[in-house]
Amino acid sequence: MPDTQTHIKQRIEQAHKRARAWQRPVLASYTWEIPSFDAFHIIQNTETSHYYFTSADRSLEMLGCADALVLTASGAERFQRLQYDWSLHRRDVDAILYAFSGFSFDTFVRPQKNMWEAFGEASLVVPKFLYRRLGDTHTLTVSTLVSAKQSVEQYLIQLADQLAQFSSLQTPDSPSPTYTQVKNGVDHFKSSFQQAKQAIKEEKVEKIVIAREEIYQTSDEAFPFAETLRHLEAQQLGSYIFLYQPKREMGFFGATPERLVKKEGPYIETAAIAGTTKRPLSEDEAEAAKAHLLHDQKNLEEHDIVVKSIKHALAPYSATIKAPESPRILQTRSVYHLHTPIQATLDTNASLLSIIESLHPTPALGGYPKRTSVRLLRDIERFDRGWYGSPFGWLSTEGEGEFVVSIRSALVHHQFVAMYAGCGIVQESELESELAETEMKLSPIKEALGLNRVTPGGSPS
Ligand SMILES: C=C(O[C@@H]1C=C(C(=O)O)C=C[C@H]1O)C(=O)O
Repeated sequence: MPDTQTHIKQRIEQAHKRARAWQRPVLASYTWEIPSFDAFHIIQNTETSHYYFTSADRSLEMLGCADALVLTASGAERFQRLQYDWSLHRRDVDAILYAFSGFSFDTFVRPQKNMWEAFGEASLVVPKFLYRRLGDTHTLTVSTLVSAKQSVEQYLIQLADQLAQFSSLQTPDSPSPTYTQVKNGVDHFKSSFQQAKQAIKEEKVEKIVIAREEIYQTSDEAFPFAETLRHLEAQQLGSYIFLYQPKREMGFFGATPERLVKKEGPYIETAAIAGTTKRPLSEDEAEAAKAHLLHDQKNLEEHDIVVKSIKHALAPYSATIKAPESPRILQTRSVYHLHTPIQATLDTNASLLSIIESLHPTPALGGYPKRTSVRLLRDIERFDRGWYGSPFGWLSTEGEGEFVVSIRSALVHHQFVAMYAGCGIVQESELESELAETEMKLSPIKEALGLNRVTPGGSPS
């Protein structure tokens, strides 16, 4: 690929000149079209960091390998800090660049060490190698942070070596660990439920979303990320599949149906997804289950709080906000949710990250009112949510991007896998049905790990 090499060289030379003049490292990047490509094959066969995102309709797929640039931030201003640092770097390149980005649910630091330590509170990564498929167009972007300390030739040799490795991958057997449960989280959940109900009774909050953490120990240090994601992608149609794996032995992944926000120019698409019922095994019972959910007062109340709160959060930025009067059904493989798609047109040049800051956490994951419920959760929950229930997605140097709410997800930390599920509690909530709901919500991940193969059939439409 002589042309590609020449282009990469030119970009690095240009960045090198800028790095000397500006006295700081400068990003260089080049994108070209490539043939179709199996992202999971790369995840399985490379030892680098991996970042993965595919849209719910599978029209967009992105895989990042290795890090060209990692920006992190913490504290209450984390969204703005990240936005500021990203806006400095995005001036480096004349082409469009894409980054993966994720956040912790809260910035509250628990005193005890925990499995989420390596993830931080806000992170944005420009991968060294980005495979991107949009419709039928497949591209590879190579990016590197160029400093004046190293020569152009050194950068070229490093990139060429790494690119060569991708084309000569061996396929080792995928690990197939067995899993032993070390925590089911049920007692904690029950106690959270009682405290949540008490807080509602005392009128501190109208709704609060409590979560359950279930942990397994694996028999094998090497977790089968690729195989698990391949399973989720095939089985969880209609859900976004994501992975943030900064190290071989650590990764956060999931299959979420919930979009937090998509931004294209001034157009914003978000959604309220709250209110859940089990998807019946037989299609005959499906219509009755959907009709019941669409008219169930408890679920409608839970849902309505989310719709109102999202509209309220978007109002300061928006010229128009559109949403249907009543919710529809969103179906996943195991559950039905109440779903209200919400569209807005921005009348300011607010960044995607500032919109995310205003939305997160919606009462689908936090509660209402937002601040009180997040504060209450710090006392109620005795584990760290880490990145569960948080914004995860991609963004471009042009300010576009799409973030999901990272539910139906699990954290791999060495030989442990922690999985998470939560449900919205309102005045009428009952313990047994909420606990059963957490089971339904854990089932996609458990199924992907081979922990319980039996879930309702059929594919979502
Ligand atoms: C909190 C979760 O799901 C959220 C809570 C829902 C509910 O309470 O009905 C439904 C969808 C999600 O917004 C989860 O899956 O962990």
